[in-house]
Amino acid sequence: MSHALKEPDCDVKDLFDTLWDAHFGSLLANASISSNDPQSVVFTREIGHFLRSFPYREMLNLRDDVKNNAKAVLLRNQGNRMFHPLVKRYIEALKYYNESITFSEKGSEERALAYGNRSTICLELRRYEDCLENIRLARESNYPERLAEKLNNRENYAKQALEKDKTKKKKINKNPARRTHEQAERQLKLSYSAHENMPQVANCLQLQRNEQFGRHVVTNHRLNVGDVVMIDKPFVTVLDDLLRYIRCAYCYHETIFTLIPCEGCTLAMYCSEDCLSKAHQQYHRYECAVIRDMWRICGDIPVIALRTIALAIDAFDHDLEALKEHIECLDETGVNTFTMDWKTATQKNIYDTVHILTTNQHLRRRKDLAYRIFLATIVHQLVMERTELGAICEVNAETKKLLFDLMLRYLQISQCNKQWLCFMDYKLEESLYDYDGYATGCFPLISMLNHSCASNIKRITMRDGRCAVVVVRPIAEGDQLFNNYDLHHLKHDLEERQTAMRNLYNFRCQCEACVNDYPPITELPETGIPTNKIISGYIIHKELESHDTRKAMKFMTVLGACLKKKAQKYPEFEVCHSQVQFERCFQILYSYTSKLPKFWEYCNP
Ligand SMILES: C[S@@+](CC[C@H](N)C(=O)[O-])C[C@H]1O[C@@H](n2cnc3c(N)ncnc32)[C@H](O)[C@@H]1O
Repeated sequence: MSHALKEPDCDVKDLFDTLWDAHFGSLLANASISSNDPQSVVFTREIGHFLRSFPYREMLNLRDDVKNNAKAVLLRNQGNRMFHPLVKRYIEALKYYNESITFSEKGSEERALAYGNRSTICLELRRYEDCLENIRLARESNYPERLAEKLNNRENYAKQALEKDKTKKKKINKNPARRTHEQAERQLKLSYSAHENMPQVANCLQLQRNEQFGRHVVTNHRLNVGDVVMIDKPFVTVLDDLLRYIRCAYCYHETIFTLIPCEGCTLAMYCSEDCLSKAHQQYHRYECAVIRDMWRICGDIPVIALRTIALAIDAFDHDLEALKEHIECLDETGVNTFTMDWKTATQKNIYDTVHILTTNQHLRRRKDLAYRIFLATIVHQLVMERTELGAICEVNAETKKLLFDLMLRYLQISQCNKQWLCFMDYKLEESLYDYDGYATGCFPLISMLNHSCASNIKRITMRDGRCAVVVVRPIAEGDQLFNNYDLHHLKHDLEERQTAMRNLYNFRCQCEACVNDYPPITELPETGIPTNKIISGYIIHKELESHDTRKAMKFMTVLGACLKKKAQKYPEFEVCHSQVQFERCFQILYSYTSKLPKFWEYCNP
């Protein structure tokens, strides 16, 4: 996404690396570590001490996020350029208008004009109800009297068009319930009976633990390609920053035409007052003043970490003392995601299952741990300075320490456990729909799955944001289910995968693809045997590009059968290729597909 006013890059990792070479490396090497003063405590003390007199705020360009009408005007003008009849890039224009709305002050003419311009685009794209909503918002924000006639004319036009539209729709759509019904039919369900205590997990799955894998999930009977064995709901998620002016920051619906802004920051937009108020109540009140800086300096990891803290505070009715007591008394070894009764679980119980996810702190190298502490110190300080948590902690040093400890812990948990939530987005460069992330987050149950570069399951994000675990390679009785941490041998080479697993997840990958050095898909030799006697894999690939759900349904069966029959031949080209297409069928059928490309009928992409 292009932004009119791009901010300078100021990466906290770059700053840390410079400081490590110049300062921390030798300082922390010489620091004395003891059983009373373990490494993390000593590093926290030394880094905290150093940062007290170091101008990191200036170096990272940290600053309050404030509304700015002048910037709102510049952004609106950028939108107008996209709206020009010779350009007609209306979706781009909408993004600029939305950004303009977030920067404008409440009740300002700048905001009213951006809403007014958004109503014009809605008219062009035949979104008459949205047009009227924008007109209402523009008036509510003191739309200037001198332009009122324009708005009135637009309103009359939209009302008449809406009436005509309704009559037309009544004639054409005799059975409006049919489409909704078809979609409802297309819901993923578990392929086996569920555990008594876990309605979202097939009862053949068990949680085990060993030296090599830590906690991991195995099956007590053979699983077939296409089986759905887990449907998990995330505890915490954050909207991808690139979609902040396209989707609601709370429910994530693609509501580009009618987003309304948070009045505290220039980043969060919502589809309704209801979502705005729920987000604010549950977590945004603790992140609003810092979220823009966090995204700028470090991406999603600190945002997920702070939101986890906020949701924990919310689970304890915003009583920090109660949260502190709970954590102090919590027997972490007693929390087991697989034995907990999910039917009666409260938010507090679910929070516990996230709190005990792996941090890998003991496996981190000195520099890595020092970096996490450096980041936690900066984010914690910002939260203390800018949010209501600062005032609470001022009178209670122990709560302040608790928040630092949680920040450090969740920064590490987010790193090792975060997963993408995905949708089908249209890629102009490739002229086809492809799977892309709209949010990241942590799942209590899916986090129990380990990685393989030749994984045997695929996570499919459902339209409601839950994730289904679908078997894509047969799994024998007693074998482990392996997820893929976005580094598959079909796309990434051995060196790249090994480095990423070591640096991001702190383990040496010894999966079959790494041990046997499986090649990427582009280098796999074709054997010439078609996936199916009648339809070759290549034709299926081409057909699925149409994104037609009926075709996806048909090919899913064909490909599933092929994958079952030829599993032993993995990683031959036909099998790998069929697996990719099989996964694509699920994505087409069960994940959300962006609605924005359908407007290209009226404008340029
Ligand atoms: C999402 S967690 C998976 C569950 C984890 N084993 C646990 O005990 O909580 C990710 C972490 O599990 C470990 N892990 C994942 N895949 C692994 C593998 N193939 N071999 C060894 N450890 C692995 C790494 O420590 C990684 O950071």
